[in-house]
Amino acid sequence: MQVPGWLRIVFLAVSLLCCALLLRTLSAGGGRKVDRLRAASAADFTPGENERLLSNLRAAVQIPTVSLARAQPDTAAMEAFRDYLPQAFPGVFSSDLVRHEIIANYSHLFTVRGSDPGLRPYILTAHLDVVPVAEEKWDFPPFSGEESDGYLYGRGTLDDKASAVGILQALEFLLNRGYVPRRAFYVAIGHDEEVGGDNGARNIAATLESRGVKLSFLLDEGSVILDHIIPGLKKPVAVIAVTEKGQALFSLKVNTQTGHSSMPMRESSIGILASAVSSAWAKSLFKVFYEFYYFINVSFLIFVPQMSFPLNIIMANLWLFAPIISRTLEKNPSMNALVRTTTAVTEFHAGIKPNVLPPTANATLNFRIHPAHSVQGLIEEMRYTIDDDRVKIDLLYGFDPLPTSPHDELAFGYQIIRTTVENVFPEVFVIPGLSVANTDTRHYQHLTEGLYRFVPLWITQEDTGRIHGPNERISVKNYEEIVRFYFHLIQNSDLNLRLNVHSSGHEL
Ligand SMILES: N[C@@H](Cc1ccccc1)C(=O)O
Ligand SMILES: CCCCCC(=O)O
Ligand SMILES: [Zn+2]
Ligand SMILES: [Zn+2]
Repeated sequence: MQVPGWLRIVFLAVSLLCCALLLRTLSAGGGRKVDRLRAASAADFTPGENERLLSNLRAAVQIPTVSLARAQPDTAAMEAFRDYLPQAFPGVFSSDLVRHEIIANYSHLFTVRGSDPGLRPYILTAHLDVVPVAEEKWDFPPFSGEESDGYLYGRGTLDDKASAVGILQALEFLLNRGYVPRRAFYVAIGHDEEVGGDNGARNIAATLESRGVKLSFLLDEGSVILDHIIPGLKKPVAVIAVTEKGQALFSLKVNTQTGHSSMPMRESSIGILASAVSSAWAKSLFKVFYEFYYFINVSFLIFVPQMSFPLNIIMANLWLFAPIISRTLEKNPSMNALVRTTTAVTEFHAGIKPNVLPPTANATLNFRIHPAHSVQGLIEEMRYTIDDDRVKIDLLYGFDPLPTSPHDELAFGYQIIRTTVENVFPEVFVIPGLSVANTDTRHYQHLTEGLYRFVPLWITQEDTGRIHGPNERISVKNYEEIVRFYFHLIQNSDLNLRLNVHSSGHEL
C-alpha cells in the first residue's frame, strides 16, 4: 500500500519535532530548568576592586583582635573592628537587603534577604579574633599588614580574616552590581573562636534558633587546598571537611612534700608528672589508620589514577601496605593528625626556687580526638595508661568528634561548595575529608546537618607552620581567589542544580 506523499511529510515533521523536544529535555537536565554556573575568571573584578579588596584586608589585619582567654577579648580592638566594617563595606551596610546585628557585644550577624522565600537559607561563618603572637620570630611586625614579594603578612591573614573579610567583600561586590540573591543567607563573624566560641558563635546560633531558623548548609573555616602536601599526588587537593575531630583538655596535677633540695625524696612532683606525661604521649601513638582508610577510602581510590608509580600501586592495595603508609604519614605533623588522636603537651608548670623541692607540678594535655574515638574512651585510656593515683587527672573541656555531614550527590551544600571550587580552581582535585583542628561549627549543629569546613587557602607544607605560628601570610593572588570563591558561591547557591534535593535537612 503506497503511503501518500503528504502523510510522509507530516510523519517526518512530527518525528523531527519529537527529537527536538527530547534533545531540549535532555540538555535541560530532566525537564527542570537548570541555570548554568557563571564562568569564573581572574577578570571577575576590576583592577580598582582588586586594589580595594587588598586594602580592606590590610586594614582588618592591622587591628590586633587578639582573644586572650575565655571572655577576655581585647575590647579596644574589638570596638575598632566594629567601626572598621561599615567603612570597608558601605554597600553592605547601606543595602535594604541586609540587616546587621551585634551579638554578644563583639560578634556580627548579617541577614541577607532572598527574593525566593521558598528556598532554605544557608550561612557563611568565620571569625575575626586571632591568637597571640611571639614577636621575636616575625620578619615583619605581625599587625603591620606589610606587603612583600606578593604576600600580605600578618596574624589572622590565614586564620581567619581572609575568610571573614573575604565573605563581606564578595557580598559588597555583588551588591555593587545590583545582584539580588534568590536564596536568603546569613554571614556570622564570631569574636572568640580561638577560645572556643562559647560567647560569639554560640550566641549567634542561639539567636537564629530562637527565631526558628533552619539552614540548608553552613560553610566555615577548617580545611584548605593542600598544595603537594599529600605525598605522590600530582594535583593540589581541596579537602572539604565533612567532619571534625573532637577535643579534650586535661589538667594533670601532682602534689608532693616540699623541703630543702639538699635532702630530696626518692621521687619529686616533677618526676612523677613527667613520667605520667610521657606514658600518655607514648600511648597516643596508637594508630587508627584502618578507620581513617575506611573513612576516606573512596577518596584514595579516586586519587589512585592521579598518583605516580609506585604510589598508585601501594594506595590501591592498602590491605597490604597500610602499616607502611601509616608510618610515612606520621612523619608529617599535618598528615599524622589525620590518622590518629593526637596529644599535645601544651603547658608544664612546676617548681618555685632552685633550692626548694617542688611542691606541685601541673601539665595541660590537649587531645584532638579522631572520629574513631570519644572523650569517654580517652578518659578511660588516660587513667589506665597513667595508672598512678598520685597524678590528679581533670577533664577541663571536651566534646566528641562531630557527625559526618552528607556529602553524596544529593547533598546540596556539599555539591554547591564542590562545584564552586571546581569553577574557580579548575586545576584542583576535590575530596571530602576531616578537619583536624576545631572550629565554631559545633555550635550550629541544631540548625543543619550540613556542616562543611573549607576556605580555599592555598597551603604548602611550609605554610602549615604559619597558622598560629610566626610569619603568617597570604598571597595577594590567593586572597583575590578567595573573594572570587565567595562571589561565585553566593551566586551558585541561587542555582537550582540538577539535584533531586529532598527535605532530609538539606532541602533547597
Ligand atoms: N580553632 C582553634 C580554637 C578552638 C578551640 C576549641 C574549640 C573550637 C576552636 C583550635 O582548633 O584550637
Ligand atoms: C586554618 C584552620 C584553623 C581552624 C581552627 C582555628 O581557628 O585555629
Ligand atoms: Zn586558629
Ligand atoms: Zn580559625
